[in-house]
Amino acid sequence: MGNNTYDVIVIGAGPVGENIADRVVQGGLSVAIVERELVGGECSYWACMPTKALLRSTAALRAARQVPGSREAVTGDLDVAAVLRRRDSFASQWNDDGQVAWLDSAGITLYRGQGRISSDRVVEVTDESGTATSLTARHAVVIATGSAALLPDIPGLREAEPWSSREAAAARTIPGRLAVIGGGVVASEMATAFAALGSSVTVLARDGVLPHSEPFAGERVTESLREAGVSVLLGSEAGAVKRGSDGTVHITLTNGQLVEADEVLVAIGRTPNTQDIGLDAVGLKPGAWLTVDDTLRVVTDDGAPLGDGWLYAAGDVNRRVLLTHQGKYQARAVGDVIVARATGEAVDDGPWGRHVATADERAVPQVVFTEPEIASVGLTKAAAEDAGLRIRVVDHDLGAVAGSALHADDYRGHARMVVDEDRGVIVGFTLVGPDVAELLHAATIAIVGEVPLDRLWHAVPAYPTVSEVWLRLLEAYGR
Ligand SMILES: Cc1cc2nc3c(=O)[nH]c(=O)nc-3n(C[C@H](O)[C@H](O)[C@H](O)COP(=O)(O)OP(=O)(O)OC[C@H]3O[C@@H](n4cnc5c(N)ncnc54)[C@H](O)[C@@H]3O)c2cc1C
Ligand SMILES: NC(=O)c1ccc[n+]([C@@H]2O[C@H](COP(=O)([O-])OP(=O)(O)OC[C@H]3O[C@@H](n4cnc5c(N)ncnc54)[C@H](O)[C@@H]3O)[C@@H](O)[C@H]2O)c1
Repeated sequence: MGNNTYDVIVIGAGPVGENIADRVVQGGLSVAIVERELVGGECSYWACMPTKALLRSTAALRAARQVPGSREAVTGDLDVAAVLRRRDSFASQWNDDGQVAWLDSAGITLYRGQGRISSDRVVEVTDESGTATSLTARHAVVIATGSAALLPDIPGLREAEPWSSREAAAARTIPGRLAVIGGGVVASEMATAFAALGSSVTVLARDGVLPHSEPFAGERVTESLREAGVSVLLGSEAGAVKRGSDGTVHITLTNGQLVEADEVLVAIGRTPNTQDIGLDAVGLKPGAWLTVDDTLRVVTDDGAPLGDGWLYAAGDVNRRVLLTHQGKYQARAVGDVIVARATGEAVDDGPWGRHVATADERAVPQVVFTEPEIASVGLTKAAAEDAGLRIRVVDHDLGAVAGSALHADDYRGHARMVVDEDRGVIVGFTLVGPDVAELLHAATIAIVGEVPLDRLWHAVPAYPTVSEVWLRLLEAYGR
């Protein structure tokens, strides 16, 4: 047992678990990390990286075609095989040697296998051969087991062997016809990618396209998907699914309409990887999302930390924000607070303190890599109203900025800033348009920094860049 005792044990070596472990080592403590599949997690092999690699070639081709001169130089179409090869390389050929070497170099001990909590501070790891190893934590155990695709209870769906985001991200061939159940981020991005790669795509968007974004974002993406030949069925819901003997998937919608496809992708959200991690051994509910306090300690139903506060949860599994960058931000906070508590250092847990993830509630940036891209941070108009803020919304046509016109012919886009009138600061910002992703961080800084609008007038955007939209929004707001 002696050799298997560490200051901290992290279950799950996705982007979040890896960053927690790194932070703990940098704070001078020892750490073991447990991984049952590939070190690097969902993001590296089946989510962020491969999907963005699938989308990037299309975006580059579109960009070239939008500018005379380069347009004429484009003489062919997408080389699908080359796109898939590049995707494979961004997924490291589904081999984690590189990440394992990094763990080694960072001084993090890896245990391969399924991790299960067996009692306070004790984790059993069962490897592929069934051999169990018991690990004990002196200070803390962190659950960073992530999430998996949620499958709805639609008759016949499971038997039809649908794709989840995993099969879409790692697809080896492009189906002739692809049906997508869902209208959220995964559905929008994968419909964009597969339509460009040659599939005939139908999207069943029961609740609309990107329903949690500003309405103009979903409208623009719907329009652009339709322009790309995608059939977007707003308000449609799959009622029953059946895969025929020839492989065709027949989907009967609740309104009686029939949709046929070669593959069906389910993208309706996520479920936490907490089913088989031993939560019952410590009085928690298996299969449930974990609830955490501001310093990311797991709390029980009464809101108090479990036991003496030895158990933490970060990343997708605590459901605060299901995004890699935000999970890694939580990882830095949780790694540092564990070290602080272990070494008797003061815990800095006030808003924006070092040991809390305040931005999870105030300033979450996200880019949806559709055509056009959607880049947003903070609150939408609707969310700000729901929060009871006295707001003013300022809109501007992104295509009317000199930098946009120069960037691409027929540049179409939109920008919105949501201002908290009582504080004179921006609380939300959304950009829709080609290549807006890299513009987002300025808005994140303005929101996190709570930069007063009258000071923002002194942040002068360079001419002629798309960022000049900042000036136009301020002019529209007035001073
Ligand atoms: C298709 C798709 C595209 C996405 N694109 C983006 C994007 O562009 N940008 C972005 O910010 N986010 C994106 N996301 C979200 C992002 O993938 C997640 O937020 C991120 O992976 C969460 O990291 P995590 O470490 O919490 O969990 P995960 O990445 O899920 O990692 C958890 C790890 O824990 C392991 N594990 C689970 N249970 C156990 C156990 N009991 N024992 C041992 N190991 C265990 C798993 O094998 C896994 O390796 C995307 C998601 C999807 C589905
Ligand atoms: N670029 C990115 O940042 C990126 C890309 C992909 C995924 N992600 C993350 O991964 C997570 C999962 O993405 P997702 O698209 O699966 O979830 P999501 O929550 O973004 O969208 C799911 C959609 O499915 C709809 N829905 C729910 N139940 C349904 C049902 N039974 N039938 C039909 N529709 C139903 C919802 O209304 C919602 O619009 C997201 O939280 C997202 O943040 C991020």
